[in-house]
Amino acid sequence: MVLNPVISKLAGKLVVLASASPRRLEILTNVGLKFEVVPSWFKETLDKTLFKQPHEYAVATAKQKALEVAKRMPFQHLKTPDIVIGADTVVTVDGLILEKPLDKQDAYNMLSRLSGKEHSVFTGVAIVLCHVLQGMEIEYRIFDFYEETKVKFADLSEEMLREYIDSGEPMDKAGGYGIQALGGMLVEYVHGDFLNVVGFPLNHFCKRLGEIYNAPSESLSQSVRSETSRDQCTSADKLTKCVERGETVERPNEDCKDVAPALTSGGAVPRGGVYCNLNFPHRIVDLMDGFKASKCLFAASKLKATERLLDALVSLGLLTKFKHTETTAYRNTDVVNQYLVSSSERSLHGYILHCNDLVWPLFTHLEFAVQEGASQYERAFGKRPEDFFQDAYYSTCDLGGCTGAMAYEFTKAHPGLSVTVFDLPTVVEMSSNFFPNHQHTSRVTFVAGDFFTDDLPKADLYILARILHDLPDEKVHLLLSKLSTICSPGCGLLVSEIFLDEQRNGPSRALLQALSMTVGKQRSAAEYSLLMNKHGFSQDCIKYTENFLDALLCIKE
Ligand SMILES: C[S@@+](CC[C@H](N)C(=O)[O-])C[C@H]1O[C@@H](n2cnc3c(N)ncnc32)[C@H](O)[C@@H]1O
Repeated sequence: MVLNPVISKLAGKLVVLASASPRRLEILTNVGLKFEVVPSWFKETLDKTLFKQPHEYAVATAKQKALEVAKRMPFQHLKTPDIVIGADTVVTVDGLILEKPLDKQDAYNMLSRLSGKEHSVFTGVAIVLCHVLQGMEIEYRIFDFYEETKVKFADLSEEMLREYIDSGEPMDKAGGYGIQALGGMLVEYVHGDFLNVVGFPLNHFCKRLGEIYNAPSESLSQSVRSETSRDQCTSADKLTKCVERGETVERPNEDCKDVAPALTSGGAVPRGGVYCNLNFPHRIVDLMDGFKASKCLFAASKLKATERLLDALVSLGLLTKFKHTETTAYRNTDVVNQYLVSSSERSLHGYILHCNDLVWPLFTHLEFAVQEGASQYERAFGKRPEDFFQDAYYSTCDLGGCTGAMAYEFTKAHPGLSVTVFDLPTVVEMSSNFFPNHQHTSRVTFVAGDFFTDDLPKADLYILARILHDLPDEKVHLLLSKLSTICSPGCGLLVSEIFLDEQRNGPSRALLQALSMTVGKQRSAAEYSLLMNKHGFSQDCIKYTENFLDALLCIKE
């Protein structure tokens, strides 16, 4: 076996595949390579018009994918990989670069373009070697190459195209087909490395590893020839070098001459591979810019972003930018869908809002905290910590809270809040397994009981949402006087109902709901306020939402 000695050179090293592609994983696993998979957050966002040749684009994307993982791992995974492998496969036909289809229509357009023609499949591969220097700076050496394979498609009938698209196979594959599965039926011939079409040119990769690791041992850097010498400096290289220097990709037109000093300064920069500029203080610059990145994330979690903010989010790997019917569009990256979208099971949305609303203002006063050795709550929020906690970190009890839908919304909006949902035993039995929008949080708990006869959980705020309208008057008074007894002064009572307007002739949904009520009655906000008043609660504010429920907040006197 010629290839095994190469693979065995990597034994004991932390090898990372910066790709989520199951096909690449399978190819590399099959040859006995031991590696971890850390999918890159870098998406195919490079401007294709900057590249003269399609393979330059694929190589540049592969480099960015690998570098992104190499730079993220020491912070996120608290370990530095020895080698990161990045790859990007594109299909080209009629001078166009085809990546993964956006939707079925896009897949249809791609496949009909390929029908009956020969096209090229390019995979760009980047091998990034990471080396921790003294002072924790990390040196990155990048070796890259590409492989081209020609593939000819048979003439595809409309029916075949539709059926293939309906199989779902095209969606996560460059060019919209997978040669190793159903897509193999579309192919007339393949000239070149078949595995390259699958997504990873194994043969070329092993040869390249051999060159890197079988080089005379005095110094890898002295002996390995770079694929990207300065004389061949392409737009793609410029981009990569800018990124390696800690600069942003928004400066792609920078001339190679400007890059040269960075590559040769410090005396330690070798001839082989492409190095990150050792003299550039990446760590410091990252720390200096960190607050801007955090604030971008916070703002985006709260607001409808402007184009400038969207572009900044693209640069942070949170969005990808693409052309859609002549306009620029943005879409969430996988990490955003997983961790930032509020409906996701793993959403950190609430915590991000907490960081923005509470942690951020505190940290802006860090100098004072250090000088004074004292809490900065008052300076940051104009309140003493004890008052602050009373405001922001209260416990709430949603009486008749049913599935906990409102409780989950409340905890989402208020990171410090915990809510007990109190409902009848049969309801709690079913509801406690129901997680609206897949939200799991220990801040929502369920307690079974009857609010007329059982003890109620202790809370700083009680919610009665869609409860009172459905009760006869004597029960309304029973419940409110019970609440009045257990609430101490300052305790809140939130009544949420559809409030009748003062003329009692609207809104329509209140009158329609009344049709299905037997014992209770609809009331105006003023009537509810009066009712609360009788039980020692004074009106704090009324909110007409023009949505399903209005709200009246009262405070125990
Ligand atoms: C109309 S639903 C309102 C649910 C929820 N608050 C909302 O706004 O969607 C009334 C809820 O009160 C609960 N409930 C009725 N009588 C109760 C009682 N005596 N003790 C506890 N919960 C009760 C019901 O089980 C039901 O979940």
